[in-house]
Amino acid sequence: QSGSVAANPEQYDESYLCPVQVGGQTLNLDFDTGSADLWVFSTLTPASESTGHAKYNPKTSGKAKSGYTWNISYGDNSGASGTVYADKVVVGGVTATSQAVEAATSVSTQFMQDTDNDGLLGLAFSTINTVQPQQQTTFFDTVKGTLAKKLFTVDLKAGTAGTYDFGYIDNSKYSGTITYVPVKTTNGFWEFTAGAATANNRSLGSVGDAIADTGTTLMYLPTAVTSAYYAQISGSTNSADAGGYIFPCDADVPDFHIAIGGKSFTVPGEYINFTPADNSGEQCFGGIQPNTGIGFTILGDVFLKAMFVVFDQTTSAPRLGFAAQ
Ligand SMILES: O=C(Nc1ccc(Cl)cn1)C(=O)N1CCCC1
Repeated sequence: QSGSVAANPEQYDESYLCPVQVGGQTLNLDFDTGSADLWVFSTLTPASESTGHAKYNPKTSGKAKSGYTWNISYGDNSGASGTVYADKVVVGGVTATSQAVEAATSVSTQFMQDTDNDGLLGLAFSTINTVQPQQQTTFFDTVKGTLAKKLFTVDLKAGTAGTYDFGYIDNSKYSGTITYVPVKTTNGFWEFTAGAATANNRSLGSVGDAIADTGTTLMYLPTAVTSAYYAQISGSTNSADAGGYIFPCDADVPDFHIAIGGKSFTVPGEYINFTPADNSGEQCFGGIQPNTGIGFTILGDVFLKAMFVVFDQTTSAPRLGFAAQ
């Protein structure tokens, strides 16, 4: 089988939500290549934490996995926890007849407040799934044996709907050729080595170990690369108050170029002029921030929305394919 689902941007492209049928109920989920749990708001989630969200009701067709629990936390210190059911999950026509559906019994305030978000669908490697006592597979791992090709592609866009495709590559969605790089799976991420970064034809240094993460909004780069980038924007400053680099919204924000697999890819400066940093709209928050405390580079949505990316498990050695949109 194969299929395609829309990825609808939230305000400021903060995250992208995709309609998914869970036990016959449609929920809008945040597809996240940086985690491996499929969890949903549910009838088990306290009403005080779930008003405004679509909820999964396991009563209709869910089979409880007795004694199974899950508990996840993300890089932004949001998180959720709960219990586990097996149920039918359909994404863009691709059907998992018995998928582990993690029903939330508790969610953090960030999830409580984003009423457009009804849960997450993890697309990292199942080795980092949090279900105990028995780890569960991601939707992709559950269905990959039934897909025409064991791969999915990500085509996020700035300010408009993109797509996640499963089982095939749509050659109309990218320009030029796809450059493939090997993936290191030991941390459970789609992890690879990126190369030189430049802006305004000046070297910013090497990016190095990086993950392709649709669940993270921004790009978190090595501190040396980040400071070299902002040195090119007059009036930029790393503001503890704002929580990162900000600059005048009318500044000239240079394009960011990154080498992957020996090819150069461009993130337009306008994607890096991310959001107003305050109510006056005078200062804007940067789409590139330092990866302090993370230990690797995260290439999140600001990067991905300039790219067409193939998450490929067609062979025993997973790989990532990158092309310009
Ligand atoms: O928080 C995340 N990433 C993240 C955020 C900040 C920093 Cl420094 C690093 N990573 C993330 O992937 N998610 C997924 C769903 C909700 C948030």
